[in-house]
Amino acid sequence: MSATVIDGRAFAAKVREQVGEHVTRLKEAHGITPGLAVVLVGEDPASEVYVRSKGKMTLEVGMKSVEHKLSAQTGQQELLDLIDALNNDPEIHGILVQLPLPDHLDEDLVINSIAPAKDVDGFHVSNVGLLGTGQKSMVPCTPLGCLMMLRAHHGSLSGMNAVVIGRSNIVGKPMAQLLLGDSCTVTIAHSRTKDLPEVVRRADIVVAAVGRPEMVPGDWIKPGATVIDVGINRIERDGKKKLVGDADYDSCAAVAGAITPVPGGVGPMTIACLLANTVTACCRANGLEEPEGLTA
Ligand SMILES: Nc1nc2c(c(=O)[nH]1)N[C@@H](CN(C=O)c1ccc(C(=O)N[C@@H](CCC(=O)O)C(=O)O)cc1)CN2
Ligand SMILES: [Mg+2]
Repeated sequence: MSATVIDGRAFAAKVREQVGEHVTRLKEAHGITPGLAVVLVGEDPASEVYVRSKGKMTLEVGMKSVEHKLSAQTGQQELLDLIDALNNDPEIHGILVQLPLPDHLDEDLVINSIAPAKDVDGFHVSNVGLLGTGQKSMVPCTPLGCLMMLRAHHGSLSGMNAVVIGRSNIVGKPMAQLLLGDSCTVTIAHSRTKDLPEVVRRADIVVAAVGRPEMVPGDWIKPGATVIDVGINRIERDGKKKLVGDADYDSCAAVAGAITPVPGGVGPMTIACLLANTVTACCRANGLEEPEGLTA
């Protein structure tokens, strides 16, 4: 038996289409164009690709896109001043600071200076607290994308055993909160977890988000389980550059019931959910009904 491959590219295209329809309604019925500002500090090549892609897709769904590219030497106060200006710009409904930031900048301080209502990454402590207490919040894009794919594949997740491998603020912790919100029994595993293979073998849902290439082998996977692979690792094999996930794809796909590939799984959903969050933020800011199916 081999696993159903969950096609993140196709799924993300559908989400973007829904976002586009909602943007058209906002423009035609209310004369409002949602606006997203993306801030990039420095010249990290992967970040440059992601930011370009975000800008292009923002325009494709009919929203306003603003890009601020700052030099790697940008000072803390200059960045905070820019965020303050964006916080006060009525045409901007979503603000995203691309991570990672250069080492001399305080990531927490920067993120927490974004107005929570415009924090389309869902990283501000207010949004983290709201999500943790089951209240309406902005939800981090990658975990939101994973949740959407899991709901679409399984319908209800209620009562399922979910193991999230990785405890980052961006993926692991919010992913665990979302799965708990959908009534899963959730375990967060990490580098100090004892007997990780046994813990993972109990899972109906495995979310691998550790950032270690192919660290989850197929013999850790319960037959029929769903594997959501959040890893994006650039490796070199047989002299060729390759992108691989945190799960060993071939051995996991041979055992799992469903699996997301890398590339083409979780990654594309991250940007689709960013666009969805921007529309949601715009609707909330204007006291309008939120798009259905695009939030947690
Ligand atoms: N402020 C943020 N910074 C970062 C986030 C984030 O959500 N907010 N996430 C990642 C980077 N990221 C978006 O910013 C992102 C990563 C990967 C993809 C994607 O589509 N990946 C493709 C492969 C693309 C490639 O070849 O690199 C895939 O998996 O198919 C989109 C967005 C860190 N920073
Ligand atoms: Mg830093």
